[in-house]
Amino acid sequence: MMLTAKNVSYWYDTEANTLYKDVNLDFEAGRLYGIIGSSGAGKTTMLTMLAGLDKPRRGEILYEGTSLQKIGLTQYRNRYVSIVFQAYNLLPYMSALDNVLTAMQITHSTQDNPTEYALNMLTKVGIDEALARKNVQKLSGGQQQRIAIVRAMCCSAPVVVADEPTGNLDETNTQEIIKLFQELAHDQQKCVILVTHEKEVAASCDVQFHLQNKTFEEVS
Ligand SMILES: Nc1ncnc2c1ncn2[C@@H]1O[C@H](COP(=O)(O)OP(=O)(O)OP(=O)(O)O)[C@@H](O)[C@H]1O
Repeated sequence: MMLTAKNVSYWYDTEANTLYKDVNLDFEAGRLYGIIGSSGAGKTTMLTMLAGLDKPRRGEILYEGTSLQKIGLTQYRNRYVSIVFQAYNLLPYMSALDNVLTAMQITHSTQDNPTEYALNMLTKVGIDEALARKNVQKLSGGQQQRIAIVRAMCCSAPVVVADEPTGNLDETNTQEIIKLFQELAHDQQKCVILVTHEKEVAASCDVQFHLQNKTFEEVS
């Protein structure tokens, strides 16, 4: 198993307000997972723990059988996980292209022609070369979101987590992004985990975990 939540419990302020208790979830490589459930249930919180940005109050997250605590959260984030979060986004003052190239460099991408590859991936999500060379702060929220997804895709990290990745997107771009996430999971054999409100996105995942009444249930 690539990623496992083992007996995970989490609360923010006091244990009396526990979001969930003793949660067990398994995530394999090569599959696309959707976490769904009502607003405030704790979906983003679970994703945060799977991304190594926070740790469970009780229990642990394991990457290929080793706890993230043992790997080191920073080490785990740098080596094994790509994060697409709205509040954890692009490097400002850089172009879209440089954002993608920097991520490829950091993760030791082995692409022969990184610029061509990055531009090609950006074009797939509607960011042409002229846009790709602009400072990202001059682009719209939806454009930035698509660039963040491409950046995660161009990295060599085996785990990709994304929080509401299609939140800012119109129908056409949503379809395109779903296709790219499916390619990432099925062709590149990554373990891709999304939190989504959108039924269409959830339905495109291989596995859906529904967070309801403080428990995660697999729906098929
Ligand atoms: N830093 C924090 N401190 C205290 N409480 C928090 C904090 N972050 C989130 N919460 C609370 O924890 C609960 C779960 O939040 P979380 O963001 O994980 O839910 P969610 O299911 O992702 O919701 P949404 O779909 O609305 O994004 C919410 O009630 C939220 O108000």
